Amino acid sequence: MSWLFGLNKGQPEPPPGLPVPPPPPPPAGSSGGSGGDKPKDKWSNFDPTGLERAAQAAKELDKSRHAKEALELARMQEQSLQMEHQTKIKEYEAALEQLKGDQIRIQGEERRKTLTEETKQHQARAQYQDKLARQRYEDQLRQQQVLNEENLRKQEESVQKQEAMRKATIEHEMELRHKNEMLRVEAEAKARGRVERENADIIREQIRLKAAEHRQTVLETIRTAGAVFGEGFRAFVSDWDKVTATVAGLTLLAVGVYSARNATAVAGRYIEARLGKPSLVRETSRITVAEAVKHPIKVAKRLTSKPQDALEGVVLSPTLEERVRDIAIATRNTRQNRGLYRNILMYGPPGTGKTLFAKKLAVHSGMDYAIMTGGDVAPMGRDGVTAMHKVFDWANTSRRGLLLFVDEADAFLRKRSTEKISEDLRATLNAFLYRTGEQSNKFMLVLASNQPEQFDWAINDRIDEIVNFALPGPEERERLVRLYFDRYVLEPATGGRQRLKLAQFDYGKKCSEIAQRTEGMSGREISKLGVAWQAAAYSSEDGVLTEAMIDARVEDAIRQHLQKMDWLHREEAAMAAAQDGPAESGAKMGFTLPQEGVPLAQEVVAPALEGSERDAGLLPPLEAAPLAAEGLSSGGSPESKPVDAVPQEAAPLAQDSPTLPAEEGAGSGGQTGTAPPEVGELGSGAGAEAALPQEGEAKTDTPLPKDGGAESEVKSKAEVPPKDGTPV
Ligand SMILES: Nc1ncnc2c1ncn2[C@@H]1O[C@H](COP(=O)(O)OP(=O)(O)OP(=O)(O)O)[C@@H](O)[C@H]1O
Repeated sequence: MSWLFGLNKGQPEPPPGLPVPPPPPPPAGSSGGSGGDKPKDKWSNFDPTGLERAAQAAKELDKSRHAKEALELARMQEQSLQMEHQTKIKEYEAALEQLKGDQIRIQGEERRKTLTEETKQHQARAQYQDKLARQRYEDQLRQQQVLNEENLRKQEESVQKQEAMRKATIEHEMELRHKNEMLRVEAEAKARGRVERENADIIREQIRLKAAEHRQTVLETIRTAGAVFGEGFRAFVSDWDKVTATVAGLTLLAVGVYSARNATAVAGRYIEARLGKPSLVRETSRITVAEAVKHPIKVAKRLTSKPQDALEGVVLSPTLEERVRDIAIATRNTRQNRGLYRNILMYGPPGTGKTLFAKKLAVHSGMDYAIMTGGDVAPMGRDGVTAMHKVFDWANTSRRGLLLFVDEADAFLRKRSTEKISEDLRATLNAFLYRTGEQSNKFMLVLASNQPEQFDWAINDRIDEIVNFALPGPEERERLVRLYFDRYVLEPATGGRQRLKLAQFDYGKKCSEIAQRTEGMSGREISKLGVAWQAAAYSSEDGVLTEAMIDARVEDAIRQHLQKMDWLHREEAAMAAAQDGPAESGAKMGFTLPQEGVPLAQEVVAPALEGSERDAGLLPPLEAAPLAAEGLSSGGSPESKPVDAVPQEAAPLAQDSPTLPAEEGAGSGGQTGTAPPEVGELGSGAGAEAALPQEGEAKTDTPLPKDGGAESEVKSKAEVPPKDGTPV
């Protein structure tokens, strides 16, 4: 009904059927201002026009036929208004409640802050009190300490006083005692002197009696012994049988002692020769008594072991492999047929497998082996001769045949004509030559050297085969790398018992790559590389060998190898400077560095020399090319083309002198195809370029290929020691 009184201006319009009352005119009092000057009572603002309009509207409503609906509508509007008011009231109440809650929370916050503040203050107070208590306690302690020190000082003073008193007392006591002692000794001495003076006569008489009695006893003893011995001797001399028996007995005793001593010495020497290892022999597979006692199982195993492949674990170039296999087979057959062994010279750079092959050769052929090193001979001085004889005596007692391997043979088998060699060494060398003059069916001589050109000519003469162990080529290097990778890395890694593990990468490819990079390295260097990989794995934290670790070791090895090569080149240069001949200095090393192009003077040397050329692929195997029959074996090889240029006259010359194989080759010299050299003049056969010096030392200026090694052979064979008187 409010719209009737003009209160709800914003309310919806009244229903359309109802007449809209005109707006009431403003009250008279209110026109022209609020009339605010006058005092207003409670009803001063009341607008009666509203009532009038209401009455008017009520009347009209009564008359209207929609009066009922209008009333209903008005009632409903009133209800919705009331509900809105209710809602607002509720909202106000909710806001009130929230305000109360906020207030409570703020109060709680305030209380907590207050509490925290109080706690802090309490703590500060407690700390301060604690600090005060500590200070108090420290003060007390300090006072206590001062008191204690004072007490201690007093105690020490009192102890010192007591000590001083005791000391004084003891000193006084000692003094008194000393005085008493002195008095007593004085009294005793006086008394003893008086007694002795009184008894002097009696004592003198006693001494005299004792001496007389002793003299009497001694005289009696001598007399009795003389009588007894005299009687015995007289009886012995007068009895001829007894004299004869005594003399015979003594003689027999002397003979027995003498012969026993000599027999013992002879037996000792015999046992030593058969069983004991000579001092010059460093290592042997022969079983000594001591070893049999010490390691019976090992010895039994060795006795029952079967011969192995001669080249097992030895990596060589195919040509060399074929050659050494031939040697191994020949040696084995020689042993089985009790034939005469052939002597072998193996030369080449260090670590190329000479010793390794020699051992394998002995094991393969079923022979015993003994390794001695040339360096041990010189220090023996004049005992060298005896030691050398001992070695050969011992070698001759071997039932299985002995392969006597002399490592670094050039150390003592050098030219006797040089002045550097001592008298003792020369005598030892002579003993060696004496014992090796004949071919033996008891022992086989295998010499190894890095500088074979230093050998005495007579040694060269005793050699039947010369084998050059060159540095491994790319393929051999790859085989070596694979062999040692397998042995030192793969086997321990797959064996599972060791700590070593291997990271994942392409092993084959890595081995090939390493083989490429390790150019110029020897077999020993490559085997050491394998050991280095293993060590790297063991020293790593997890025991895993990675590709990077392998590469690092390879880098290291290459660097070290280059360093060694650098030293070697410097040494060569120094030698060349000293000898004023660069080519010669190269030849001295026996494994001289590459020099291009010029063909080998194979024709200079004998069949014994062919070994190296064959190793280098220059000549066919020895057996395939009997020199004397074919004149010049070197002619068969493709690389030995220059031999074609050898004059045909050389062949008959070679055939003419079958007993001098070395000279045959020499005779076949004349590489340039000029005049044929005369038979027997080795010097002239040493190649056209290698004009011999007056002393008979062939000097070749011809640069030779590195791997051939023939350069050194040319030199060694061409070196005819003029003073030796060796027939050439
Ligand atoms: N051709 C190879 N095949 C396999 N292993 C090799 C070969 N050459 C060298 N080695 C390895 O190097 C090691 C040393 O080799 P070896 O003692 O035979 O050399 P060497 O030629 O006698 O050297 P040196 O002249 O210094 O005495 C061998 O034990 C082996 O592990």
